[in-house]
Amino acid sequence: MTTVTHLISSTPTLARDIDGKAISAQVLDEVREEVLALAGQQIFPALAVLLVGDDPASHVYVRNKLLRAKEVGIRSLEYRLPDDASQAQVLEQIAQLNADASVNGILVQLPLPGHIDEAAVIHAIDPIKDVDGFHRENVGGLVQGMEVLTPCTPSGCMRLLKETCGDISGLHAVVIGRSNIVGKPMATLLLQAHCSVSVVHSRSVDAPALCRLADIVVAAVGRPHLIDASWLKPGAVVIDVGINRVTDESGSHLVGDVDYASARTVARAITPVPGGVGPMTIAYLLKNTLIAAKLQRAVKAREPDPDGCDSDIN
Ligand SMILES: Nc1nc(=O)c2c([nH]1)NC[C@@H]1CN(c3ccc(C(=O)N[C@@H](CCC(=O)O)C(=O)O)cc3)C=[N+]21
Repeated sequence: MTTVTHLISSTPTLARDIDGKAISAQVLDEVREEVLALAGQQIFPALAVLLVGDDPASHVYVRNKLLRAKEVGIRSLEYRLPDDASQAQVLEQIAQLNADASVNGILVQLPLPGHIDEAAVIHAIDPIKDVDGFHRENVGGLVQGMEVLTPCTPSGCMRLLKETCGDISGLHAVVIGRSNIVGKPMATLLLQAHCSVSVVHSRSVDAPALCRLADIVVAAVGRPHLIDASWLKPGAVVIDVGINRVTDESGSHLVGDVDYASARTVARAITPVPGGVGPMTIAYLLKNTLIAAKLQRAVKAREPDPDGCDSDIN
């Protein structure tokens, strides 16, 4: 008689990577196609990016946005103001871009220098050109389920989830972080996709325990490596929005809010950093520029013809 001994592998199955680079390339292809279709209607979408000051990280991001825009055939205009620009100067620049019918999208790179009131600047942007989706009119519309310009990072995360999980209806999603630019709109979009949504934040009692209840985890807190395997239910899908620059013995590099090496031993799928959410944000910014151009065309079509206004008087 022979005894068969099964070797039990001690290597756990690792999560698969959610390839934000590849999926963003798909989104950019969709955008490129639509740019061509709009060109046939004499519409040439344009994005204006305003950068105040000289934060080096902001320069890199803005350069990437402008490069991607060019690749898909969206015209981009870069405006710069010095670090000591007054709020009035920033508002004046926005007023000029609002009034320019050839500009479809306006993005003011955040953060702004400390002496400038960020909310005042965001709300000076014409909501129909607000490609970041940060204006209260767009935020309100989003919460009410209307078709409005929607923040780019949460839109990108939803696309990653769709490509990874298909229908997420009924799943429990935990969003870690409650910022206006990611956490809150992310929770709103997940709710719209029929998830049960919990928002975990710095005051949560036992955040890891809440997170362990999640089928989907979206981490957007800006704390390097905060979330490790001990926060995750086996098989959870993890979207890491964090982009933290850290310096260690191997030099300076980007890490997420999730401890990738640890989390992937428990999760089913996970976004890497870089190459996960970041490229999706840019792809959806360009998608929003197209949406803005189309919204503006629809508004224009409803306006009375300025040359025809005398015609029914005589
Ligand atoms: N009004 C405004 N809207 C924004 O959308 C906005 C902003 N301000 N301020 C700064 C943050 C940050 N952000 C990123 C976009 C893409 C990458 C990105 O493509 N990251 C690459 C790596 C880039 C690298 O290597 O440095 C990746 O994750 O693979 C990162 C960060 C948009 N932001």
